[in-house]
Amino acid sequence: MALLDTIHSPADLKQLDRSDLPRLASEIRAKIIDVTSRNGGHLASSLGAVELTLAIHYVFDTPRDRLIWDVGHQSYAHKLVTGRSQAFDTLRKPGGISGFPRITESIYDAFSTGHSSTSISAGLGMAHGKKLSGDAHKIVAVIGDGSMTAGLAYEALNHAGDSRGNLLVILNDNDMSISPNVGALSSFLSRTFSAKYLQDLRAEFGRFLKSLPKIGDDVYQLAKRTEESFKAFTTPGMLFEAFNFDYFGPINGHRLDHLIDILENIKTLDEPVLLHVTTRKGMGYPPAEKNPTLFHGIAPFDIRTGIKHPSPPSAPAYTDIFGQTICHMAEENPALLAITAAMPEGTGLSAFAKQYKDRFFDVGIAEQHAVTFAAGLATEGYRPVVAIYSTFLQRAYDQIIHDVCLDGHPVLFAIDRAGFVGDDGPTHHGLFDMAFLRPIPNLVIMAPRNEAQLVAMLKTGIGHNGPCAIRYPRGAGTGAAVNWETEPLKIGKGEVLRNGRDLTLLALGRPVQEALSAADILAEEGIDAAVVDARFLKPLDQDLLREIGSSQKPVITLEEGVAAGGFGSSVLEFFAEEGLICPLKRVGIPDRFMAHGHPDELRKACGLDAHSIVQVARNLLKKAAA
Ligand SMILES: Cc1ncc(C[n+]2csc(CCOP(=O)(O)OP(=O)(O)O)c2C)c(N)n1
Ligand SMILES: CC(=O)[C@@H](O)[C@H](O)COP(=O)(O)O
Ligand SMILES: [Mg+2]
Repeated sequence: MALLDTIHSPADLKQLDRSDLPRLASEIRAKIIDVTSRNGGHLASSLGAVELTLAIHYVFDTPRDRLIWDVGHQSYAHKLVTGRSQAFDTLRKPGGISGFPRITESIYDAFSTGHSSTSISAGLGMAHGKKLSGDAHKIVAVIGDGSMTAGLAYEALNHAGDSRGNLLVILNDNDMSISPNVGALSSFLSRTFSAKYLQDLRAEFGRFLKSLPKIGDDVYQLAKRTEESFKAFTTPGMLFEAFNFDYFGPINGHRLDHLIDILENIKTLDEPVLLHVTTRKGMGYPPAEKNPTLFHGIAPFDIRTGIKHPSPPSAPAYTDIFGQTICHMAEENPALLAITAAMPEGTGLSAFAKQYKDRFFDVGIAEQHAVTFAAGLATEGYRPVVAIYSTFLQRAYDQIIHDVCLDGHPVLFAIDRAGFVGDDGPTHHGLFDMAFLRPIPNLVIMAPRNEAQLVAMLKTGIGHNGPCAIRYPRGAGTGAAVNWETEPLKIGKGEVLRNGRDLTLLALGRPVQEALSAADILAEEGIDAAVVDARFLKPLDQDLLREIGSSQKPVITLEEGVAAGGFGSSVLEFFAEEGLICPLKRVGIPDRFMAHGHPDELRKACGLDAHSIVQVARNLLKKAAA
């Protein structure tokens, strides 16, 4: 019988002899590889954290001791040993278990995650909460080296060191973010513990002390006795000790016996402790070890070869068209720069990074900094393009308002993954950007209906002397022919794609395609629907809206974003202010968080597919006629 089948909770894990744990670790790896090969998922990070997971659950009293996984994409082993091994086959499947820790999924998921660098803040909050209620249980926050590049992590360290929270932070250092980790911290972490020069330096220093006449040997002995402080001075401990943390490590995060020993030793320390653990991303599956970036978040693949299953032929992704377009534009415009917050591949900037090394900036997981950094570049006459997923841009709201838009700096926000993203679920769907960007003065906001229009919008954005945002979805475009010579759009002008006497489907971005299909279906029923591509969320095409509103025909607005405060709301506001009265129905995302699932299914659930739109149209017409 497989050992994993006997583990229904960490209590079962604790029954095992330590010598059985490596076998359990390899069974867990096999299970993770098997399921992600079928369902897709965050494989490399989860494989790297298997021993760490077992050691933590072996030593600590979870769920009374709280365990928080930063980002949470490495939590698959944790799910397997906390009662979810039967359900694990449903990982990221509609209705199945989430790819991230969810408080609602298990009592062992102490905090829901998905966005990075929240674990120390949340852990410190729990530590203080427990202290206030006289509960001596421990808080363990596991955070990766990539996630340690975000300012939020340091705000929490700063507070923890000062307020002496009873918190153990485990730094899971694999020298990788999704791509190789960047920044001074990353080189500091890897340089200090691996460099031979430090050892040489110490030996040389020892020889120097010994050579001092008379006192040398004594001083050398003293220096040896204070080896620990010497180490602390020359290892990453220096950084964390400055934050008032007790620092231990670095230790090999795949050596279960060492991990368990050290966790046993430090678990009783009633103060902020940082344990530095080094691991290998993709550990135990050679293709993932070799290419951890590819296997960070992977689509279904063949386990034997490690090659992704061929996906059905499709049009190029919006992301690819974005990447190619800014390379084209950069040729002609030396002021164009590109910025990513730790997602060069995901945002399609890899080619730009290679071609324009000096004009490309990966700032690490630091969305707030990315935006203000762009504002700084813009003041020097540059045209920064900040490519950030919709969901992660939420982090940088104040920077967009205060640092970019207030003074109208010409920063172009390329907002990828706008709309449903699918399997990552509610932490990652990009559904809020329209509602949160729309109230910001000076900002032009566009959404293309296809990839050809994305090119035109990028040209429009770069040509505009002010801040601009373009939101576009995850995945394949429509196959529309892309023309690099296309002209920029006239700002604030929509486009009538189809005239119709009975009602107007007024859409923005991807839903325009569904509106066109819906109009075809309605035409078969003798209903003549106009289809209008608004193109701009801001400024709205007021002339066109006046025309639509004064016709008094029913209007259906369509957007892949929250309905509250989004595109449809902006049309309603305009009609109300102009005194235009017509039956209007907004179709967008309702006022609840949307689970993970296939984007087409999620769209259907929100009424954003052609057939649902047809139904809304029929109802609206019926109501208008009554
Ligand atoms: C705020 C935010 N920005 C970007 C991401 C995308 N992202 C997810 S995991 C990851 C890399 C994290 O690296 P690390 O913490 O070192 O974990 P590892 O994958 O190496 O285990 C990134 C950039 C995110 N989840 N949250
Ligand atoms: C965990 C995380 O935040 C990223 O790995 C994210 O899942 C990437 O999403 P894409 O697959 O859309 O690039
Ligand atoms: Mg890492």
